Order: sequence, then structure tokens, then C-alpha cells
Amino acid sequence: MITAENLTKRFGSHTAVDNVSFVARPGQVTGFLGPNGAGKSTTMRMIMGLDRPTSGSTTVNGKPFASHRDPMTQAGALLDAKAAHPGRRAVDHLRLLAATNGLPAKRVADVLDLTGLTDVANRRIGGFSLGMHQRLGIAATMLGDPQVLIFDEPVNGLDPEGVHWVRGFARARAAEGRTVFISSHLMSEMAQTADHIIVLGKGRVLADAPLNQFLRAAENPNVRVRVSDATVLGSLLAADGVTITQTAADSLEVAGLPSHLIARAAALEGLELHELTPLSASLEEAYLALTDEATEYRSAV
Ligand SMILES: Nc1ncnc2c1ncn2[C@@H]1O[C@H](COP(=O)(O)OP(=O)(O)OP(=O)(O)O)[C@@H](O)[C@H]1O
Repeated sequence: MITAENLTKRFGSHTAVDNVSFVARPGQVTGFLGPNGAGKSTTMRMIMGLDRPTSGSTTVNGKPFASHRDPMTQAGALLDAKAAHPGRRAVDHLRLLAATNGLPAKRVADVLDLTGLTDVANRRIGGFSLGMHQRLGIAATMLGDPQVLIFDEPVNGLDPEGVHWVRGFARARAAEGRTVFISSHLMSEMAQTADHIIVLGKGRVLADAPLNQFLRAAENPNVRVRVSDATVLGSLLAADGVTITQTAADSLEVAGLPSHLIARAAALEGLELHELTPLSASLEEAYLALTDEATEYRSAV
């Protein structure tokens, strides 16, 4: 489990992470979404004790990461896949990490196997493709068999096979009961990987909800309605979970109802519809609207 409570990080006058609170739970892939510069990497670095928060706190399995006696058995983080020395062989890189962290040498063979790198274990890292670098970075996170895994943009630049592999790996680790926390700037990617999504924009949490809530919001976009009597239709549509904004004498914007139900209500009342337009079509658009600070979507999710 990972928690962040009122986490804030300032670099000079710039606030990179602004009062962020969330929980990433065991048994789930939690997607940490946001455009470049939103503060995802800085948050991950603070969780791993690599950056000190200006204020607020984070915990990994109940304690600040750095205060665990055996940190690599608590959490593994892939923050920079190219961090390994290019002249070193993959197996030696992992052996060194295991030895300096007091982990059994036999874990090296286990994690090479787990990440499909056994056949290239004796190759120098400098000759690795991006996908192999990524696998090696992920292998290192698993050396201590930790309960918590943190991957910063793990699919960036990977080919489709590499993306598929990372996705499957993350899902499999969550299915084992681990907490998997993955950042991405692509909603489409997270929609295929995450159970729960936290959206960050300009350092702030814009949304924190199960993936299926985002999917529902995208399936039921806001609908613009022009009708002979907007006041009458508005009162007919009013219900729990439905938000109605009258934008002009003959216009409404309706959130939380599909178009066909709006049309049916108008027809039953004998009202004349002049327009019925869904305002957003896709999950990606819902996410872009959110990070663009479109307030309607923030409340819809
Ligand atoms: N060491 C630093 N010194 C000054 N500013 C920093 C530092 N690290 C990050 N920042 C700034 O903090 C903000 C958040 O950066 P961060 O890397 O956390 O964002 P991100 O969401 O991970 O984006 P990206 O995907 O581009 O890495 C950015 O404006 C960045 O320029």
C-alpha cells in the first residue's frame, strides 16, 4: 500500500506537487495519469525517499520508505530505465544490486526468468534495446520480491510487443496481491492496464476514481439539448446523478443521461427537439478535458 498525505514539493517559486493526497491499494494497478510536467515523477521520487517533500508525507506499507530496515523487500521502483551502467553485463548489474542490498544471489536468476532476460543475461547492457532496458529495470524492482511496485512511464517508446508485455506484467503482479503504481500520460494506455486512476494536473489531483467510473463518464458524455421549452424538459429530466444546466431559454446541457433517454422524455411531453449533441465522445477526450481543467468533467467523474 502507498499513501500520500497533503504532499507538496516546491522548486524555488514553482510548485511541482501541490497538496496531493491518495492511496494506492494492494491487488490493484493504480494508474497515475497526467500530462508532461504534471508532477508524477516528483511524487514517485518522494515516495521512494529520493526527494524530500516541502510539506506533507508519504508511506509505503505503513511507514516512510526510507525508515524500513529492508527497503528493497518493501518496494521496487523503475524511475529511469537507462540508469544501469552500459559496460556491465545484465546479470552482473543484478548481482551487484542484490549484494549491496543484502538480498540472496539466487533472486537474480528468478528475476531474469520472470522478465524473460535469461538468454541475454551475459550481454552488456549498452547493447540492449529500449524494451530490454525496461525489462532489466523491472527485473531490478523485483529483486527483493516487494509488495509495492512503482513504474514511471514504463511503456514510453516501447514497440507494441513491449507495451503488451509491461501491461501483462503489471496485471500479473497486481493479481498476486501487490500494489502496482504506474505513471503514464496516455489515458488509452491506462484504460487497458489500471483498475484505479488518479489524474494529476499542474501538481494537483484532478480525479481519483475506479477506471469504470471514467468509462461510464465517457459513455455518458454531457449532451447539449435545444428544445421548444428548456425549463419544462429540465424539470422532467431532474433526477439523482443527473446535472442540468440551462444555458439559454431554449438550451440545456445535461450530464449523466444518454441522449436516447433525453429524446424519449421530450417526445412523451410533446416537446420539439431542435438539437441533441453529445459533447465528448471518447475516454481520451474526457481525460484531456479534465487535465485542461474543464470543470464539468471534474464533477462528472
Ligand atoms: N529538480 C528539479 N528542479 C526544478 N524543477 C523541477 C525539478 N524536478 C522537477 N521539476 C519541475 O517540476 C514539475 C513537475 O515535474 P515532474 O517531472 O514531476 O512531472 P511529470 O508529471 O513526471 O512529467 P514528465 O512526464 O514530463 O516527467 C515540472 O515543471 C518540472 O520542470
